[in-house]
Amino acid sequence: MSVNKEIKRVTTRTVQEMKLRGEKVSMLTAYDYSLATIVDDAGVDIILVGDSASNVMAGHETTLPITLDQMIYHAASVVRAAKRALVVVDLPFGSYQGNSKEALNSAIRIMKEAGAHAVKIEGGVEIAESVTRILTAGIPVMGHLGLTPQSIYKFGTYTVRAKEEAEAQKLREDAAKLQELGCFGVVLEKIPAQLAKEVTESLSIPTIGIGAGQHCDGQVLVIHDMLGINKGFKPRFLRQYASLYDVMNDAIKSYVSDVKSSDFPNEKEQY
Ligand SMILES: Nc1nc(=O)c2c([nH]1)NC[C@@H]1CN(c3ccc(C(=O)N[C@@H](CCC(=O)O)C(=O)O)cc3)CN21
Ligand SMILES: CC(C)C(=O)C(=O)O
Ligand SMILES: [Mg+2]
Repeated sequence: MSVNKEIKRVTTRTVQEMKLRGEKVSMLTAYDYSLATIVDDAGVDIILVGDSASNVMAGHETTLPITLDQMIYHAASVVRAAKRALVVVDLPFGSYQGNSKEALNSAIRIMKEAGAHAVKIEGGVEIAESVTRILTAGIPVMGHLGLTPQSIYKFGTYTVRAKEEAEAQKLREDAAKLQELGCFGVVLEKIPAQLAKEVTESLSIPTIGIGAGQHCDGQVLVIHDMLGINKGFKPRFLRQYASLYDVMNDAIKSYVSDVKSSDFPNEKEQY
C-alpha cells in the first residue's frame, strides 16, 4: 500500500479501529486533484469520490447521468492527490444494478484504472450478491443506506427516510446484512438520529452519517456544500464552514475590473 514512510495511510482497517477507540471518522468528497490535495493535507480520513460529481461537477439535476468512465476520470485525479486519506469511489447508477458480474467488472475498473482503495454502493439485501462478489475479489466495499439518491425516482423526494417503522426495520436488516457480508463501513444518509444511533450501536463496522445525527461513528459532507461554493444548497444537516462563493466571486470581479481598467498586468507582471 503506502511506500511513503512519513505519512501513514488510512486503511479500511484503520477506520474500523477508530470505531473501537471511539475516535470519529471524518470524510469529505473531492472530485479533482486540486481540491483533493487540500482535503488530504487537512487530515481528512476518507475522501469520497461521490457520484454527487454529477450534480456538483457536471450540473445535472440528479446523480443518475454520471458514467463509470467519468467517475474513473474523477477518481484517478483524486488518487494522485491523496497521500494519506483512504479513497472510496461511488459505483455510479447503471454500473452495478444489472447483475453481480457487472458490479464486479465496474468495481475492478475503478480499482485498476483509477487506483482507488475501495468502492461504495447504494442498497441493502437486494445487492447482497454483488457486494459478495466484489468483496471476494479483494475489493473493500462501503455500503450506503437511507436516502439513496440513485433511487430518487422511486421515492420522488429527498425527505428524511425510515421514519416509518417498516422502513426503519428494513434499514436495520440491511445494515446487519452489509456487515455480515463483510463491508468495512456504511453511509447512513438522511435518517432519524435515533435510528442511526441504534444501528451504530448494533454494528461493529463504522457508520458514516450525512443528515443522520451525532451518534454515527463518522460524518461525511459534500466539499462544495461545506465550503459554501454551492450557494443554493442549504439543507438543515449542512454546516457551512466558509463562504467561498463570495470569496471567489469577489476575486473574479476584481480581476475583471483590473483587466477592464488596464491595471492588470502592470510593469512587474510583464516581460
Ligand atoms: N451538492 C450535493 N450535496 C449533497 O449532499 C448531495 C448531492 N449534491 N448529490 C447527491 C446526494 C443528494 N443529496 C441530498 C439531496 C437533497 C437533500 C435535501 O435535504 N434537500 C432539500 C429538500 C428536501 C425535501 O424535499 O424535504 C432540503 O432542504 O433539505 C439532501 C441530500 C445528498 N447528496
Ligand atoms: C453524499 C455522499 C454520501 C455521496 O454518496 C456522494 O457524495 O455521492
Ligand atoms: Mg453518492
